[in-house]
Formats: sequence, structure tokens, C-alpha cells
Amino acid sequence: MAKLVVIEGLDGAGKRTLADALTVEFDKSGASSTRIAFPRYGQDVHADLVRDAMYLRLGDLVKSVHGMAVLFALDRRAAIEQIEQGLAEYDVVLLDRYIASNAAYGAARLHEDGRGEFVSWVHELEVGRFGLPVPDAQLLLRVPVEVAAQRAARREDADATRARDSYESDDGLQARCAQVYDQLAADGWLAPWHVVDGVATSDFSTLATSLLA
Ligand SMILES: Nc1ncnc2c1ncn2[C@@H]1O[C@H](COP(=O)(O)OP(=O)(O)O)[C@@H](O)[C@H]1O
Ligand SMILES: Cc1cn([C@H]2C[C@H](O)[C@@H](COP(=O)(O)OP(=O)(O)O)O2)c(=O)[nH]c1=O
Repeated sequence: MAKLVVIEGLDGAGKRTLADALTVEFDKSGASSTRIAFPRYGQDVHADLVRDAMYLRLGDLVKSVHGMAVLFALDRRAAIEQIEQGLAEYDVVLLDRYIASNAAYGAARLHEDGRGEFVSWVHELEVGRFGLPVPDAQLLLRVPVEVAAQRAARREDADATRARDSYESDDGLQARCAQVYDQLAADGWLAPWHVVDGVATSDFSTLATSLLA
């Protein structure tokens, strides 16, 4: 059975870098894998609207936590076929951000915790109403908030296309988001979580093997 594996974490935590490392390990184990990163900027109209709102080009839309979350969720809804096709053709579909990103960032914006109303609303919307596939595993790539901010800033300097958006440049939001993520992982929200230390050198080979089991 193919596995749907999600990587979650703060902006700049190193999710893309972890996805690269896991792809190499899956390959070494003879497992085929494919990747999708959300939001699917440039591929889905809802994701492009998210980006416009984030860079303050859509008036007061960005102020609406629920409005933004609906756009993120619609991008994923439009990807259901792509995810299902990936699960039919590959051993692993690796997602860089998924439903828990909406739960964590939205709850953090509303100053709620991981057991609050917003997190339940996201579950109801994305799983209950939109029927998005539930992951087999969620990886929380955990790094101190300051480390994530430094990495995001360094990446911004190195890559002009990755200038920080209005969520990424809000340090208070990132700190609250880290707390919500910890709670979601501790509660096993939506699916089982594995916490990966993003600062220590991790054994990606063992991690990949456990994800394939
Ligand atoms: N384990 C690590 N140690 C040091 N720097 C890292 C590590 N992982 C990622 N980085 C660097 O941090 C920046 C952000 O990483 P990236 O994978 O793009 O994060 P994300 O996808 O979570 O936003 C990049 O410049 C990347 O090279
Ligand atoms: C996918 C997703 C992202 N987000 C947030 C997390 C990030 O702060 C922001 C943008 O996503 P991000 O992965 O940082 O995109 P990029 O690095 O390519 O700019 O959106 C949500 O609030 N809900 C979601 O469903």
C-alpha cells in the first residue's frame, strides 16, 4: 500500500531540505516517490490568490483567517486527483505542508490552541466536507523559532523569489504556531506524528525505513 507522508513545520524549518533527503533515502530503498508542495503556487488559482493576499495585493482578504484558510483548503481540494494518482503510481507521496498547516497557522493567528474551535473547523472542512485523503504519517520538523527565522532570512537573501510573506515575517505568529504544532503532534491530530529534530543530525535512513513499514 502506498504511503501518504506529510512534512510540517515553521517557515524556514527546512521542510524542503528534509523532503530532498527523504527522496534520496526512499530511492536507495528501492521505493518510488513523488512530491507535492502546498500551496501550489503557479499551478492552482486558489494558491495564486493566497500569494496575492499574503503580499497585500487583495485588500482586506488577508485579515480574514477563515477566508485565507478556505483558499488554502481549496488548493488542496483541487489536488485530490493528483494525490490519488500519485498513490496509485508510486510507493510514497510526500507532501510539503498539508491540512495541519491550516490548523496550526489559523489557530495561531486567532490565539487559539491545538484543541480549539479553529482546529476542529479545519478538520470538518478539509476531511469532512472536501474529503481530502488522510495521511499515513505526519512529520513535525521541529526547530527553535529563532533558527527557523534565521534560515528563512538567509534563504530570502539568497533567493529573490523567496521573499518572506506577511505570515513569515511575523515572529509572534511563528512562535504561537510552534506551540500549536507541538500540541497537534502530542495529540496525534488527524494521523500519527513523528517529531524530527531539525537541528541535530538526523538518521534519515532509519526515518525513511520506518515510514515505508
Ligand atoms: N539542517 C539544516 N541545517 C542548516 N541549514 C538548513 C538545514 N535545513 C535547511 N537549511 C537551510 O535553511 C533554509 C530553509 O530551508 P528550506 O528547506 O527551504 O525550509 P522550508 O521549506 O521549511 O521553508 C535553506 O536555506 C536551507 O538550505
Ligand atoms: C499550505 C498552507 C500554508 N499556510 C501558511 C504557511 C506559510 O506561512 C504560508 C506560505 O506557505 P509556504 O510553505 O511558506 O510557501 P513558500 O515557502 O513557498 O512561500 O502559508 C497556511 O496557513 N495554511 C496552509 O494550508
